Amino acid sequence: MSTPITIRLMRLPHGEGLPLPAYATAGAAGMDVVAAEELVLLPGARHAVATGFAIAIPPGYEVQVRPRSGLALKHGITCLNTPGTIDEDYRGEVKVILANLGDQPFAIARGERIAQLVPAPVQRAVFDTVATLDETARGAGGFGSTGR
Ligand SMILES: O=c1ccn([C@H]2C[C@H](O)[C@@H](COP(=O)(O)OP(=O)(O)OP(=O)(O)O)O2)c(=O)[nH]1
Ligand SMILES: [Mg+2]
Repeated sequence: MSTPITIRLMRLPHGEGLPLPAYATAGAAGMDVVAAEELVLLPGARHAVATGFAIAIPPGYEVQVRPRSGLALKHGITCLNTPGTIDEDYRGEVKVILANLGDQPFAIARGERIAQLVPAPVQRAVFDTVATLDETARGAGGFGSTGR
């Protein structure tokens, strides 16, 4: 495991008293993040759930917002845009876009763990526009071209 990066975090007024995102175990890859609001997510509904904090990620990094597998498997609750991207230059409140793909309403309590945050290095790219591309065995085959 590499040395942790430092992410500046500012609590917002409605986030007062909530636990900060934290690793649940010594080897966890994601920091569990809790809801700063209480809500009921109806089947098929989505909501940008408040976390009560904003962050400043160091240059060259992003933070990914990922679902928790237990919520997904047991209740059909996922992050609709997974993995969500928090840009290094974003200073607004971090939100978790939850969707209920299950068939029952799902109640979320303030302080309940709803997703996990995974910092990751960002590789940027530029395009080199060319007239032809090199040939490969795959060619234009995709979307199941190798079989089911
Ligand atoms: O799950 C998420 C995804 C995004 N964001 C915030 C931080 C991110 O930096 C910003 C923009 O996200 P993204 O680029 O995914 O959304 P967009 O639809 O392209 O919006 P924009 O035009 O603001 O970039 O929204 C969150 O708080 N949670
Ligand atoms: Mg964007």
